[in-house]
Amino acid sequence: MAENQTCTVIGGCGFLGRHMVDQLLKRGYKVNVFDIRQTFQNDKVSFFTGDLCSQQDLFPAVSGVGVVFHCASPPAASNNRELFYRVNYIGTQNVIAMCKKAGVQKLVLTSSASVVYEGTDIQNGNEDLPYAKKPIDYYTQTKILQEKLVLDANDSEHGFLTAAIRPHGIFGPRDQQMLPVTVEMAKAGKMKFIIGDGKNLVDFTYVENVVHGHVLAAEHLQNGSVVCGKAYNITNDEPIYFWTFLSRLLQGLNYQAPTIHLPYYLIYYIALFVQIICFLLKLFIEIKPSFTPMRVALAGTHHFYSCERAKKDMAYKPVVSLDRAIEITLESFQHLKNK
Ligand SMILES: NC(=O)C1=CN([C@@H]2O[C@H](COP(=O)(O)OP(=O)(O)OC[C@H]3O[C@@H](n4cnc5c(N)ncnc54)[C@H](OP(=O)(O)O)[C@@H]3O)[C@@H](O)[C@H]2O)C=CC1
Ligand SMILES: CC(C)CCC[C@@H](C)[C@H]1CC[C@H]2C3=C(CC[C@]12C)[C@@]1(C)CCC(=O)C[C@@H]1CC3
Repeated sequence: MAENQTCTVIGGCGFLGRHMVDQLLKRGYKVNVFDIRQTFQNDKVSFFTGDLCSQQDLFPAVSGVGVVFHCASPPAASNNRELFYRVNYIGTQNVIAMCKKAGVQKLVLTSSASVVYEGTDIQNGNEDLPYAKKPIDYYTQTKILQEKLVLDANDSEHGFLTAAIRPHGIFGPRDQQMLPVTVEMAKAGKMKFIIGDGKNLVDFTYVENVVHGHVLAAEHLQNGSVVCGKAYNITNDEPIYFWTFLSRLLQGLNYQAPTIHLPYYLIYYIALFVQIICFLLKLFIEIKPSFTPMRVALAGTHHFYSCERAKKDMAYKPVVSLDRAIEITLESFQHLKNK
């Protein structure tokens, strides 16, 4: 089906992007990668390097291409307001403009399920929930702006079709965020505590399932399809207690699982207080606390999402179960094992 179809993965050297590349090649696509720097070599891939905010840099990478996957973003943890705005908002305007100029037919954005999350419980939330009025951080704020841009750009009349995939808590081999941060905190002795009662359910999504959601979206983006201009939650469809998931990762790498319960609001307000102090001290010294209010909220509330819409509109079904996904991920992170 994808024989000779050329696509471009913007952010194709990142964690998700590189998994996208592997899967697209397996499915017979010809693949271009556009990223700010090239971090791997593959003879089957055409690499383009540059800043996605630059017309000159981006245009050659999307020329002669049918589908563009936009998976680039500054890391959520970077906390750089200007950078998020420039890359996620202004940069995405440039992505849309360059796609249109080059005659690209389909654009699939990697958004985030967190665009509806305000730091309080979401249980089985679907895509009809309104965007967060008070997003938890600048990253999420600009993911909202970005998603709106891409969905509004859908224009069936002129043959430019768009969709957004909203994954949540992506993990898997080569992840730089979830597992490495968790292990780093365990090494620093910061993983002894469970924030809250430990019974908050969260979606953690294996990277291959996220890739599958993107590919399905691209393949279902046809004139007249319900997928056009829509956002889709993509999860493992197996919400798990946040602390059970983290404990499985930690124990799988020979670290102790957290056992001591601390009250959620106490930790949340301490994290908020520490954040304010760090902000005030910023002129003199840069301190990066591990327990930010955002992380405490993510660790202590329910946030899991329904992917019924993706199942109905594009026959989405996770391809790798959570158990298997954890197994594969742990195998790939043996170098982080506690000796
Ligand atoms: N990881 C997760 O749990 C979730 C991620 N997402 C979304 O998925 C997408 C992929 O995330 P993930 O793979 O984890 O992130 P990564 O940081 O691993 O990948 C993003 C890639 O984009 C590149 N990039 C950043 N800025 C630019 C720019 N200006 N021009 C060109 N390339 C750029 C990065 O380069 P460099 O590394 O040099 O900065 C990196 O290679 C993002 O859109 C993210 O918002 C959504 C939900 C959850
Ligand atoms: C406070 C600690 C106990 C937390 C350690 C684990 C965290 C590093 C991760 C747990 C949930 C993750 C998550 C994201 C990043 C990594 C975690 C905070 C995202 C913010 C990544 C970008 C998104 O779009 C949403 C994700 C939600 C879950």
